[in-house]
Order: sequence, then C-alpha cells, then structure tokens
Amino acid sequence: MVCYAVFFATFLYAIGFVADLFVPKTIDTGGIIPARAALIIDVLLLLIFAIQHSVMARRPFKQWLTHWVAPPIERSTYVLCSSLALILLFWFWRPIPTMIWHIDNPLLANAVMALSLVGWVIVLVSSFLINHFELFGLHQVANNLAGKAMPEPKFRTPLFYKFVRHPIYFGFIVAFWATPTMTIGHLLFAAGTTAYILVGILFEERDLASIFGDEYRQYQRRVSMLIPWQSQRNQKPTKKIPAGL
Ligand SMILES: C[S@@+](CC[C@H](N)C(=O)[O-])C[C@H]1O[C@@H](n2cnc3c(N)ncnc32)[C@H](O)[C@@H]1O
Repeated sequence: MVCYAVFFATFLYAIGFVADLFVPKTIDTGGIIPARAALIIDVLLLLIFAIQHSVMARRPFKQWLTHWVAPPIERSTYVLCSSLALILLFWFWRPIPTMIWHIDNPLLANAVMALSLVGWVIVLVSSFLINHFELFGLHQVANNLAGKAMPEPKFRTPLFYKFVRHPIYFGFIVAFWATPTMTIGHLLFAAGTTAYILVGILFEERDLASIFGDEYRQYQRRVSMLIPWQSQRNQKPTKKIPAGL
C-alpha cells in the first residue's frame, strides 16, 4: 500500500509536471543552464527511466529479483522503482525554455489543455479496464494475505481496447503532446517518451503473443495499435523480435 501511495502521488505530480501547472517543479521551470548541458541531463534522466522500466519488466529479471524479494511483492517493488525513477526525473529535469509553439487564443489554449487532461483520464480508466490493482501490485499482495494463488493472466479487450490495442500508451501520448506551449524541453520529453512507448510496444506485444497465442495475433490483425481511426486494411503486422532479445 505504501508503494501504491507513492505511485499515485507520482502519477498526480506527473500531470502537474507535464501541464506546467500546480506543482513547484515542472517541465518548464527550474534553474536555467546552457541548453547543451540541459539536453544531456534530460536525455540521461529519460534513459534511466527507460532502462529501469524495461529491464525490470523482463521475465529473467523478475526471476532474479524474486531471490531477494518475496514473489507477491515483486510487482510492488517494480512500481516503487518506476516511481522513484520518475521522481528523480521530475527533480533533476532542466528546462530548455526556447518556444516552438504558443497558443495565444485563451479558448484554444484551454481546449488543448483539456485534451491533455483527457489523455490522463484515458490512462487511468484504461488501467482499470485491464486490471488496475494487479498492474500496481495490490492484487498480488491481497491474494497472498488471503492465502490464494494469483489467477492466470486474462486477455481483456473492453471499451477502449476495442479501438486500439494500447489505450494507456495512447493516453500518455495525447497527454504529453497536447500542450498550448511547446518548448524544446517539453518536445524532448514528448518525443523521448513516445519513442520509448513505440519500442516498448514491440516487446510487450511479443510477450502478449507468447502468453495468449492466436487470440492475441487475431486481435493484432483486427484492432489498430495506437491510432483509433486507422483502417484495418492499412495495418501492418507488428515486427517480430527474435526471442533472444
Ligand atoms: C502498462 S500496461 C499497458 C497496457 C497496454 N499496452 C495499454 O497501453 O493499454 C502493461 C501490462 O498490460 C498487459 N496487457 C496489455 N494489453 C492487455 C490486454 N488486452 N489484456 C490483458 N492484459 C494486457 C501486459 O501484459 C502488461 O503486463
């Protein structure tokens, strides 16, 4: 529950950080340093998060980790480490305030800001659609306390999952790009996280296809990866990654 509380506080802070609202340190605030130095620091912070998030999600790492932490809290440990990597990023992120676009019209600016909030809502709602409490480690601990084994993973395609295979990632992309003021720093964050999401999808889909087999492969053929209105005929099959990677 402590790990979950840390995650939830980090999630709420992330909304303010990206929207440049409400919180003391945002994507566009903090001490200004030369752009090249800021770029290096920010890329390193994104890399730390990406490496932590990807390496700890792989099965061999999980098996290794459960020699040190009890299996029911493996997911909570992952959630805690991800939150800590994000807190590090929020803390040390250096702004690069050169503006790329700025929407002056208050009505339009508010509409774009609202779109970004819709993105965050899609993220949260979608996590509940597949299994919020399992995704963030509480289900595993509750089941362990009740002396029950975890059920087999279930393939789910409710609501948003009927339109895109990755609504959580779609929500993040909307939340990160829909901004009335786009600075170089914000662009770096949005582009870096989007690239990471696209690579992450390749690995996640390989795992999903190995767990759910043909059911998942048919879903890939039927439903768009990220763009809801993409026609089925234009869909390319997801690139296969050799099992050793
Ligand atoms: C952070 S969530 C992201 C889910 C999805 N990629 C999205 O963007 O909505 C990652 C976890 O969701 C699980 N997952 C992804 N799609 C799923 C589905 N349709 N049904 C059940 N679990 C799914 C993956 O196995 C992984 O453990």
